[in-house]
Amino acid sequence: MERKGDGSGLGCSELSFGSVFTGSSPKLSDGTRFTGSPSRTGSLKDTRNSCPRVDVFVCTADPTIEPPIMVISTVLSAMAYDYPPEKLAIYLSDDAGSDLTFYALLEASIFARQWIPFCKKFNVQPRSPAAYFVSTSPPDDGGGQSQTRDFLAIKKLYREMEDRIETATMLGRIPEEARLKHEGFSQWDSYSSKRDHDTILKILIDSKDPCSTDIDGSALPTLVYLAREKRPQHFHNFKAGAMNALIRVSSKISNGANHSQSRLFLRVITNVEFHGTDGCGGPLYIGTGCFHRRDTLCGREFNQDSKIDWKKHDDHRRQQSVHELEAEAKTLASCTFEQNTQWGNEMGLKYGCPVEDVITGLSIQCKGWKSAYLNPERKAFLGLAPSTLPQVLVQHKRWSEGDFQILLSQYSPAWYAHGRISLGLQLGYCCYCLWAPNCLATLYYSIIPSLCLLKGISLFPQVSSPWFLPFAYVIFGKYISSLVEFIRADGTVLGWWNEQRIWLYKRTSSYLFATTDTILKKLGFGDTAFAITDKVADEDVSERYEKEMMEFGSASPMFVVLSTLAMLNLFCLVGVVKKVIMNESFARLYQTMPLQILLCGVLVLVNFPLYQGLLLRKDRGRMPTSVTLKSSAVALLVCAIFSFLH
Ligand SMILES: O=c1ccn([C@@H]2O[C@H](COP(=O)(O)OP(=O)(O)O[C@H]3O[C@H](CO)[C@@H](O)[C@H](O)[C@H]3O)[C@@H](O)[C@H]2O)c(=O)[nH]1
Repeated sequence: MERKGDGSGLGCSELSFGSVFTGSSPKLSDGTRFTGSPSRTGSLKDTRNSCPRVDVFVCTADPTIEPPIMVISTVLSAMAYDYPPEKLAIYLSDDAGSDLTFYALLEASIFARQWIPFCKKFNVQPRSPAAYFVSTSPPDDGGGQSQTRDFLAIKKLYREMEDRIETATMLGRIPEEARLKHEGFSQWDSYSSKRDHDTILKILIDSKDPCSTDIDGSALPTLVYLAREKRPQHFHNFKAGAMNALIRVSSKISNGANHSQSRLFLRVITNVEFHGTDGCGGPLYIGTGCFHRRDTLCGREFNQDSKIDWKKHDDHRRQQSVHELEAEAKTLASCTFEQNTQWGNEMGLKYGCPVEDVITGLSIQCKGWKSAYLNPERKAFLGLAPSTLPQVLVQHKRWSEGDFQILLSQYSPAWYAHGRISLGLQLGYCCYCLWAPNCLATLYYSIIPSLCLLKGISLFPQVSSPWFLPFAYVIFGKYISSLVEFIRADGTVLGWWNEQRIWLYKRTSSYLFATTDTILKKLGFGDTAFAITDKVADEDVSERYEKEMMEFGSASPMFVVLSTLAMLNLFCLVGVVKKVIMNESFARLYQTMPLQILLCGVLVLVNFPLYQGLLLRKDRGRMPTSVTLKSSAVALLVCAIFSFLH
């Protein structure tokens, strides 16, 4: 006989889901105030004079998980922008201070002399050589013999460069010949470790130098390597610290009005949610794929005089030699430079938050600046998204933890931003900031209804009750609208279904750990950390990725939580099926607990790859046996305790 359950947990969960849903309402607004793109506003050649200077920042912090060859492909793609080279400067910040990355950048500065004219001549897409040579085969005769010849020649050059860099990376040592040839390597003479070294700075290409030209004699963009000073006694503030050093150093060298950073692509967030927030004052700054005016990052308030006449501001003359300039710029990246200054607080990217980008963007918008969303057909930025489940979960833990910290910080979108930005944008920020605590509602829905189903306790209204309708409406409405959003963002139904899986996994593991860590930090336990997203995968991991197999492989605590939830739902479903077979009529069960049956069934379906990993797979990507044992034992225990208590 079924019993009525206590609705307070359900009510809190609904409230929590409702608050996130309300927060996501800005996406319904029809944004896109800014539709212009270089291709629509005429050729860049015509508008050359009015183009602002642009400084592009590329960050790296570990040559093992961000391999130098990958880093320089990003650099080369930015160098090959269809943009006046004398107005473009590319900066590579290397927080590992690795001579291997420097060596790769040196190689890139030489390869760029051939790559940039090749890109311009044949309008190459994409302009990252690594991506281009993987996705493009030699042009057929339609391109003409010269194109085929040039393609094969540049590909050969690229492969040779790739070989040299990969060999050096594998050996962990720079070829002696290269070391002797370039004075830049002498800066590593005093290097002790990645956490203890002087500032290393080298202008590898100076666009003002008439000798810095490509093979066609055209100017090349400026290219700079920077490893800011690191000392064990000075906290380095992760990416925010690196970015602030770059902002200061670049202001000395090229003083580009705008900055951008490369990487990353998030389908629904960028295509749907940012499109919506654009109508409420502009999308969030998510650290990548954005351009900024330099003064917005330097803490300036917006006022009527903030409008820039780009032509006037373009005049960046320089008296010093490159060596003098390097020496002067080095002091700006020293550990002590920021002492007793507003850097990291009122100036530059903010410190102390694992999502330095979002908190900085919020404070910029609170100072009256607006951002604009531009999503041209030809993507301005393409990046690398994590390809394995552990990478996704670690990345989302950092993001959701950082966003939750912002909610509780002095810059909270809930109170600090009130009156400073539009209500729609405030809600938009809150939606992301509530990701982490929302795990509690998701956990409730993943555990309690299934356990109650096992015990015959009805939580939701019966099919015959008029209250059934709002629940059914919300559930179906939510899923249909998310499917439509996904398809609108060029996704597929299968992609959407996989997204639902990842949605559940993130919420029940990353967000749970993020919530716990945030609360512990608030209570004074633990420090802020920045777990860098791994950008490489072993060969067999990549093979499984190609076969669309989910990667587990490690006994991480997040996997224990996910597996326990999956096993618990499986046990509950098996228990119900057993009950139906033994004595109950399915029709009666369905009449009284349809939503619980549906929920438990869907959870089991969603968790299918987990059951495969826990029970069926034999490859190295399977779940470790210890996780299978732990999760099954805990799930059984919870079912037993619940049955005993009720
Ligand atoms: O001490 C550090 C730590 C990280 N980084 C660099 O920061 C970048 C972003 O780190 P990553 O681990 O790749 O983070 P993602 O989650 O992939 O990046 C997104 O989320 C971050 C905020 O969490 C933003 O800073 C990024 O711009 C945005 O792309 C990488 O290039 C790192 O090399 C540093 O330069 N120094």
